[in-house]
Amino acid sequence: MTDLALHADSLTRTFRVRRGPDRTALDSINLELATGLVHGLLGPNGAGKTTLCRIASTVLTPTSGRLTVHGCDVARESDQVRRLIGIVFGGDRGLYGRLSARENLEFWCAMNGVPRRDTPAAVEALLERLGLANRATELVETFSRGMKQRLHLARGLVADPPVLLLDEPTVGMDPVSAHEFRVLIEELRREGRTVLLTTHDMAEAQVLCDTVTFIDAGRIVGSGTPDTIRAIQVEGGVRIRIHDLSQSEHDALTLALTQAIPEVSTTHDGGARHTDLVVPPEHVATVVETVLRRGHTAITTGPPSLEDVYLGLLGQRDGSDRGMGV
Ligand SMILES: Nc1ncnc2c1ncn2[C@@H]1O[C@H](COP(=O)(O)OP(=O)(O)OP(=O)(O)O)[C@@H](O)[C@H]1O
Repeated sequence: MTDLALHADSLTRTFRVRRGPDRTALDSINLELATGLVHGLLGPNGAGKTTLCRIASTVLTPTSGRLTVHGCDVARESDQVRRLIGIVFGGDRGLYGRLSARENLEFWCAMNGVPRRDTPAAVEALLERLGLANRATELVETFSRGMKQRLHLARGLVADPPVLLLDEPTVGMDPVSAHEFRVLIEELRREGRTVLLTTHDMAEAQVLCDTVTFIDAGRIVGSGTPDTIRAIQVEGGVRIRIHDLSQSEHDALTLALTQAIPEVSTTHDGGARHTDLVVPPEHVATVVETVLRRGHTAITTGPPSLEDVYLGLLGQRDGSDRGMGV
């Protein structure tokens, strides 16, 4: 096995559309995901995240380029790839609602070639691990969303794969269930597994992911650790937020600041009544002094959140079919 859990090389996938030109879901993607880490794949609706997961799980083939999982080519060595990968989708997809949790797991053990004599112990261990042991005999259709997600994860772990693909695993969960699920993901990392997680939840990506990759319209628009990505944005200037500012106060402050330092950019959020400044580092002291002198004392500063970065990278673009989902 190579050090790279996933390696995409000029990976492209287009779809035939009945009327109109082909649709490019992935456009010459290059991606290297190291083994044993949690990788986040972030992007708006239609960015290409699910297409990438589907190719990695051998459900779809690339139109051109390559994707390998631990060195095995998804198109030419799909059997090996399937043994290396567990897939965890969100929602009801792939669960049998009229069967119990235990029966679902027994079925997936059979599908994954787990020997019959090993199945009872394997199923009990998964039910225990995912906190479903006391609900094992209940029909899955009666489960809450959080319980269904845990069962999905159990399914993904049946074959004990080194790589797990998690497509929006915590979507729609209440905060406690989502937190418990994140603890499970951290456990998977501690076991040395590689996790590729698609999410719209920036806070989740920030706390959970070792690396994040932003994808938009089938292209990668940024990648790195959450901290390096946030630092790239800081290079453009230090962010300072001034709270409780009306539009007219904002206008007056903007005038005063930009007359003195033309490089300062200012944006006002009328609803939240705050102004965001992006200030070249060498001018921070002067700007803060000016702001305070004008009587605005509620100031915060710090590195941008991943959400700021996401919006900075993707939010400005026009995209009428795009639900930003953040
Ligand atoms: N089977 C298909 N036929 C035609 N177009 C498709 C097909 N599957 C995906 N697409 C298109 O490919 C693009 C990428 O879709 P994909 O589902 O990978 O996006 P996504 O990032 O997972 O979005 P979401 O966050 O909404 O799940 C979209 O424009 C989508 O309409």
